[in-house]
Amino acid sequence: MADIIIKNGYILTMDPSLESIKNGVVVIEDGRITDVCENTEETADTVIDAQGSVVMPGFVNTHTHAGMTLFRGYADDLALSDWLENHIWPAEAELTASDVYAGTRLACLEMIKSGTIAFADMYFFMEEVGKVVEDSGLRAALSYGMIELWDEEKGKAELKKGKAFINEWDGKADGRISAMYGPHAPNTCSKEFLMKVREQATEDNAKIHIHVLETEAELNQMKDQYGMCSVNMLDEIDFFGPDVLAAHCVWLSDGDMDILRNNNVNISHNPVSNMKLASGIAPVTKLLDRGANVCLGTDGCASNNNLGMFEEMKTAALLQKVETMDPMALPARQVLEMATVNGAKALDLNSGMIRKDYNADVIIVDMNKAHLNPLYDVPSHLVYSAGSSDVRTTIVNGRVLMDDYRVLCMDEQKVIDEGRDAAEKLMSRVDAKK
Ligand SMILES: C[C@H]1O[C@@H](n2cnc3c(N)ncnc32)[C@H](O)[C@@H]1O
Ligand SMILES: [Zn+2]
Repeated sequence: MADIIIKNGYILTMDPSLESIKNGVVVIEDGRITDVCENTEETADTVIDAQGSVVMPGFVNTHTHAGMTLFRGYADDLALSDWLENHIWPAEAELTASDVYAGTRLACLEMIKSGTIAFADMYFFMEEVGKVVEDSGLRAALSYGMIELWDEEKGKAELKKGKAFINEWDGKADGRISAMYGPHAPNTCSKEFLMKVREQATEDNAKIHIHVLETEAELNQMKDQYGMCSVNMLDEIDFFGPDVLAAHCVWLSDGDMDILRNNNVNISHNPVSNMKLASGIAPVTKLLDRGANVCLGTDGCASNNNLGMFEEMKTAALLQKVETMDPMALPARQVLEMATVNGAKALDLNSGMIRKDYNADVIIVDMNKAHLNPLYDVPSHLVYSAGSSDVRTTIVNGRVLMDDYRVLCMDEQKVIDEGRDAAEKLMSRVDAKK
């Protein structure tokens, strides 16, 4: 007997070798998808009726700072350097472990409710993030954000912390958690430090998560400092590889794009954050045309201001169209791939498709809504019409985290209350320092 059978749904497989099924069945056993078909004789402990709904792989959010939910709407409408240096960093200086715990719980609740099954996080107090991920049931690739600021001693301490976190957390929660190195960015970490991180990551067989060429200011700073841009500098020190997840990548030249593609770097596109901070427009269609693996991320809640992947998909599609002045640029199907298949590839997950032997990381999207009718084309609706609150069920590793809008893996109201309380106390400490 199987664990879960989802029946009567429109199965959007995202699997190039298996077309969508209009009225199909997904069978789940031991955390894996064991069958995707039109009909089954199989029985299960749990049978989910997905009538009027789309059954699809859950989203992979490839760039977050989950704990920053506590800064949602805190310092809006500012340029990145002012925002980060004068508002966010001073506030983050007051963060405690329990703040990050509360903020990350709020983030995980929001992600479960909006259909995200895995996220790549870079932040502080990562042990707390690990605990939250372990309990929540989500998957995550976690990294301690190392900010060296050209201070050799600080660099040593940061690398030690990054390594200690990886040693303790990589592979935890039945393999739902992986741990990465998280050097913050080439304009906050020295070349020497980044070389050390690269060496250490190779030795430890750990991946690397980093911000790259997010702003024009970074590009100019790098040119002044090294006579070349971040991508060229990182390439010169052999930093790149398929184990690198580079967030933003806005200010790329054609040559930079070739370097990223040739090194199989995973690129996390964060259009909402890039628009809100007026960082610029990443050359996504050019990267995809080259065959680069481009996935999607929301960035933190202080620059978005939510973790919803539906909104991120729509924004990505619209932004490329207006950037290229081509309405055919980044069509719905391709942006869905970025949010599922490509994200899973970036984090090395056996997820991102509804396919036999893949992880049972499945969401069910309710299409019986005014704003989703009539329905001609499912990918179109998912990208251009649907929203976070249309997700009714979220399953990760075969565990139902949300069942028909009811969150089962945490006490929703308690998580909201504790997040709000933590933010309130944190902000009174921040104000007291002013
Ligand atoms: C891990 C560190 O990254 C910071 N952080 C959050 N958002 C961004 C962004 N868009 N660009 C650069 N750094 C960012 C966090 O505020 C934290 O200090
Ligand atoms: Zn970021």
